[in-house]
Amino acid sequence: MKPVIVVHGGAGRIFKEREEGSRTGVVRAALRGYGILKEGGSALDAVEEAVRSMEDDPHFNAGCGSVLNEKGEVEMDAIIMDGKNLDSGAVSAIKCIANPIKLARLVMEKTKHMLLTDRGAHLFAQAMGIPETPGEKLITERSRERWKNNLEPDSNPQEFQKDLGTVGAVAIDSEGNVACATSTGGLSNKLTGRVGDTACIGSGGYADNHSGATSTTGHGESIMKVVLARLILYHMEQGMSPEMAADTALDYMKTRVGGLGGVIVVDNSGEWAARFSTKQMSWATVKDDQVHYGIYAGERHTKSVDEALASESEGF
Ligand SMILES: NC(=O)C[C@H](N)C(=O)O
Repeated sequence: MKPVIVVHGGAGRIFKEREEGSRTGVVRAALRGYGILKEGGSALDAVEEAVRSMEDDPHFNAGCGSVLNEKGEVEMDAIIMDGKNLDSGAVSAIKCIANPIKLARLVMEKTKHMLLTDRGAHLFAQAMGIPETPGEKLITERSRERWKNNLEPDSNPQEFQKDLGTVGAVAIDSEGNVACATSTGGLSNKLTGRVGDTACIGSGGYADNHSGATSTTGHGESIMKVVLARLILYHMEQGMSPEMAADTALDYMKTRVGGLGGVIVVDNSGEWAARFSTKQMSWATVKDDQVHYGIYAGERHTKSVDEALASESEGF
């Protein structure tokens, strides 16, 4: 099986001045994950690495750069899933750690549970020896600014739905195993303790070797209402291509509950899709040593992996 990785850096609105950074960030993440797959590594390791790279990149709403809750704090959700045996691990409302995706993987591998939240997740992180990162270090100037603006009495609540830079990855490895990973700071000015779609299996992501893997982004409450990730795989099980399944499910979410979002999908033969109903979604994929990436509907650039690695080492 030829390995494939697809990543997203969130569906929503990407301001002009942040477009280049978002493109660079998704391409870098896809290259990191693909590097692992090319060496014979697992889909699980590849998606974790790709997501970790975007958690460390302040351009995205995950890890450092996460949006803030009503109290001005970072509270994050993350999920990872192994399509081989349907094992999954997730954390929600977690504070003060740099890479929630790492903790989600530890939940999957070191506990009998699938989702740890808030204080329990924090205690588990301590028990696993994960260093605490002061909350302040995860906050960027931009997320603090936005949080403050949203507190203004005349702020537009619709703004909460925009600029949603959740990150995610799906992959298939040389053995035909699929995996997904998703990580987010959630929605700006959300209530303390709000758990979004990202931490919920079937909503923020799903992976099953029998069909494929998907990771979602967008308005979390809408995604949860339609269980978007599992819905896409259901359509694929009924014979739809990844692209058709993604479009059908996104269309259903829009017409049924008025929610917008984006998804990445890979099926168990390596066919992939990156689709969105928002204005933009940053995405990148690597297959057959070719990198494809874009932000706007219909935008698709292509480079060889060697070319992309060379421009990355020159700082793009
Ligand atoms: N940025 C996002 O995609 C937001 C995420 N789905 C949430 O609602 O938490």
